[in-house]
Amino acid sequence: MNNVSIEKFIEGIPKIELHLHIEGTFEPELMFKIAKRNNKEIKYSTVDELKSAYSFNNLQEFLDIYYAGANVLIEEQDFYDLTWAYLTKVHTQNLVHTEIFFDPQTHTDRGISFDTVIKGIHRALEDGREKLGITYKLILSFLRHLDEASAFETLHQALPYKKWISGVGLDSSEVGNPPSKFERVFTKAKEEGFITVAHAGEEGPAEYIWEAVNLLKVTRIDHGNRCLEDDRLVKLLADLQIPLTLCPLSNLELKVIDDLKKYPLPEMIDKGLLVTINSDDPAYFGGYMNENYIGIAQALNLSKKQITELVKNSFKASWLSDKEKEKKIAQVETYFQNN
Ligand SMILES: Nc1ncnc2[nH]cnc12
Ligand SMILES: [Zn+2]
Repeated sequence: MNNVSIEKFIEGIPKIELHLHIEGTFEPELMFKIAKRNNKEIKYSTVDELKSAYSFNNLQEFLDIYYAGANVLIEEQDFYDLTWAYLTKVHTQNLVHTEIFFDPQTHTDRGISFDTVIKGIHRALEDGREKLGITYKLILSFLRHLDEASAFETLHQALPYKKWISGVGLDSSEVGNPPSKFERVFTKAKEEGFITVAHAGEEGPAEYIWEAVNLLKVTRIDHGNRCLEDDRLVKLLADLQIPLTLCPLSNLELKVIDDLKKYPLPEMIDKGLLVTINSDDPAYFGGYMNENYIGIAQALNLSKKQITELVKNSFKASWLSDKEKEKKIAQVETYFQNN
């Protein structure tokens, strides 16, 4: 008892993920398999060649490859297989709940129907809940490099599936596409009963985080790293306990930070921010949840107690009911006591 390594401790603790793009879980092996059955070309001839292209200097370089990869997804079964592969993978990492993004416009812009996309993803999520015991929430994320009209059209396409979708988000190329561009869409989404989140302060300025909070009325900020440049903003986020869904390996791979050892997690915790650890696009950034926790724990020499607090933060920041949160947090606490 109490002598397992930090790595084993992380592997065993029941975890939850709050920032995950399902298209970002597309592993090269599955990509080749689906491309073949759909007669779609991939620019690279082998899995290794494709993997060697995964070297990014910024968010846009990654997004170009990420959207190209998603091009081979055509049939409902493709979206099912993509989602099921993610769920079976994270099941081996003791993930018990996940709140995932999907980017409908990445597919509808290529002529794939909204129905095809959501039906495949939803069926796999339901199977994951029944067969693997992983509960979930689904978040429709608007692509911010596209215009407001496209986002409104997507929101309308989503309305018949309202019971399957808990919230809306905002992702893609951040700089030059501020949250204010989507204020009216988010207002309408809230009226329709969706919870709101937004990527902000990953590459974009602290001002975008202010806009996400004040105009989009978000309940969480995805990334949010650049809040640290604005003391007043940090105070607001801490006072309101608006969670940040941090993604350490993503930040490293996209050069948001240059070294995990310099990850500002201790400063964020000191300032009272509700921070959580997530994987973002694990197939592209070298790791799922365990690898993100282990990476940050090793770099910052985190204790089991600190890891436990981070996991508890994720439960607090989730959209589970208060009762479910309490139950899960108690399980995490028991795990900590026993390990
Ligand atoms: N890290 C990220 N930032 C913005 N948009 C994304 N889409 C997928 N991953 C993303
Ligand atoms: Zn993201």
